[in-house]
Amino acid sequence: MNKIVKETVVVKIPASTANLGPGFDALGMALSLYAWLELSIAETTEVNLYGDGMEELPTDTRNLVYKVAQSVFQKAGMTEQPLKISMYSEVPLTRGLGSSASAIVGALVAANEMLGKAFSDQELFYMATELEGHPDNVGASLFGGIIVSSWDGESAPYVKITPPNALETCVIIPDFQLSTEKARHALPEQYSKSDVVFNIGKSSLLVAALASGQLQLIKQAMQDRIHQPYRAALIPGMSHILEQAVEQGALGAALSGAGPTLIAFIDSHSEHKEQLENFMVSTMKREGITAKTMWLSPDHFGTRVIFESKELIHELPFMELIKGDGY
Ligand SMILES: Nc1ncnc2c1ncn2[C@@H]1O[C@H](COP(=O)(O)OP(=O)(O)O)[C@@H](O)[C@H]1O
Ligand SMILES: N[C@@H](CCOP(=O)(O)O)C(=O)O
Repeated sequence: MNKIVKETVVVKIPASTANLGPGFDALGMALSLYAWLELSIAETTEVNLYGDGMEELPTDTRNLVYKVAQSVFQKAGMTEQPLKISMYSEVPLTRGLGSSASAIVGALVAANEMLGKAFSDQELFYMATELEGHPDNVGASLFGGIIVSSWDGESAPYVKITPPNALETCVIIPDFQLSTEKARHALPEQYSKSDVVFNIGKSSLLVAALASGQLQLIKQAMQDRIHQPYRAALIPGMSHILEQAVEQGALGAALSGAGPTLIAFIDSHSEHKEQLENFMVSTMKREGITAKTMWLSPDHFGTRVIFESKELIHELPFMELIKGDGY
């Protein structure tokens, strides 16, 4: 019989970039940008959200975190539990950096921790994939590193690749939202054999290049004909950035998830970092798009439980706690 064994849990969840160009719905990498979620059993439900844009999300039982946490309790054979939810997120909403995956994975891990780990990581990954509809972002946020996975509607086997040490990324985040749902509607129902063969080759080569640390292969491997060409019309400047990024010092570049964020991979020792960043910013600016850049590294750890005990957590208010050193 499952029961609550921890009344308060805090988890730290990384953002993610999906697809990495050709690996549509199959590849994802966790990034050093985070959300923190505190989940507690309460008398009545209360949702407190902090961070840019978080005020647009519901603060009642319609909240995604609340719904996902309840789905874990329900699967464990329990009734609905009133919850206090506090979440601070650095992950920009609806920009292609996996904010929905971070909310889903955070809620699953925290609720499962409250139940004394009633479900295995593989089961959580399966539940997360079903909720998100594809395994790429949720796999990366849950496990960290680069996750290669395949979802056939029934199971989601995966392999974790440790990102090469020298891999660093520059993301450019446009000042407008593009929902994953809208960007998926831009895709055709059918593809030509040559485009499918092209993507199988590129995606396989990219996985092999990343697994073996052959960064010089990325520029040939990070190309796509399945989703990026159809989504480019939704993101001014995207085609130019993807075409020219290697000339400007990148190892390769891609649309991050469903966009509108673009991500360039670069060797962390490269002398061209400033040149690459300036190129991305000026391209967007020329298109009349305000955007901000961030330098991010791969996150290796995935979602972590950072506090488990009620005694510890109540020594500090939530915001102070997550801003403390080392969290
Ligand atoms: N912390 C959160 N709490 C509740 N819902 C969230 C949270 N983060 C994201 N979401 C939901 O996910 C949506 C964004 O998902 P999506 O369109 O897939 O973009 P993204 O690339 O950011 O994942 C938001 O509009 C919101 O409904
Ligand atoms: N494979 C998905 C990834 C969506 O990622 P997100 O970060 O934009 O939610 C897709 O390309 O649709």
